[in-house]
Amino acid sequence: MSSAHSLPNTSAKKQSFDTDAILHTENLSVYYGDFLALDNVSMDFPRKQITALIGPSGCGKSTLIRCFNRLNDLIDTCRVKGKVIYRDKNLYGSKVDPVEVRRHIGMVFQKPNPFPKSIYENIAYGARINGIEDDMDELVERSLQQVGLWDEVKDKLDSNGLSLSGGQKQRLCIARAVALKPDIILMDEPASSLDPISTSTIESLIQDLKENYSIIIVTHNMQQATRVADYTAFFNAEESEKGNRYGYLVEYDKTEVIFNNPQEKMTKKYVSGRFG
Ligand SMILES: Nc1ncnc2c1ncn2[C@@H]1O[C@H](COP(=O)(O)OP(=O)(O)OP(=O)(O)O)[C@@H](O)[C@H]1O
Repeated sequence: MSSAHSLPNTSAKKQSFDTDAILHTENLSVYYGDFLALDNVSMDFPRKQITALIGPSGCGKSTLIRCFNRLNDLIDTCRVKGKVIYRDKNLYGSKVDPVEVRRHIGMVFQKPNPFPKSIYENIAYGARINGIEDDMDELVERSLQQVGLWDEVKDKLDSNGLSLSGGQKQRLCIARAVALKPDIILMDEPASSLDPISTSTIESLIQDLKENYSIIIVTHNMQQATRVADYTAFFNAEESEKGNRYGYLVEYDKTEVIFNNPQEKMTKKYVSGRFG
């Protein structure tokens, strides 16, 4: 199926930032069966920066980040066209091992999903099966330190990860991701199921993690994007002549530009809450 949509403005076209990119997409389109979910996205993600993806429900934000660690492979009907370039390689090239990709590009989901194992094993198990041979006690402590959870759990490392509070579970999942020493951490609405205090803890954690990782975060919360993200990409969904409602990139820039001086009327409407 070909798209009836052409990019509405130059700012949505491929844009390079000063910081060198850790990941970029080239004409990336994603289909579920015949349904075009995301149309022709070309963008760079800067290294060791936080990039937020915002936009109305169904515009393809989750679909896009799931391309970055080949998670869409698990959906039978999903088909990806175009390229996702990481370390000079197309992640959709024929010789690429999706398991290896997920080692370098980790993911944290909306609902915290620790393994039903001890806090210790939540870190150590994933590391072991991914071939990490570090001293496990050290790795567990370091990873939990990185997410600010060590002091809270150091005396109960044998307790089940599922016994933690929602915010602690999410930090445990982030610790599990950082234990694999990824380059990039993808976060799909990581705080949307949490209370305001846990949300604020996760937001400061995301900012701390920027020192070591490149972060791409999907959020519905525009204040959250303004608080944490260096760059923001605004996506919208539009109906094609054939009645296919597909997502596309409208505008991508520094967060302060997207929220204070967007170039596109549509972005302005969305960020000021006058959308639809
Ligand atoms: N597994 C799937 N099979 C078929 N269609 C899907 C699947 N996952 C998503 N879609 C469709 O693809 C489009 C984009 O969905 P996606 O979840 O990526 O959007 P989103 O912007 O992340 O939405 P939300 O903000 O509500 O999470 C939607 O029309 C959705 O119905």
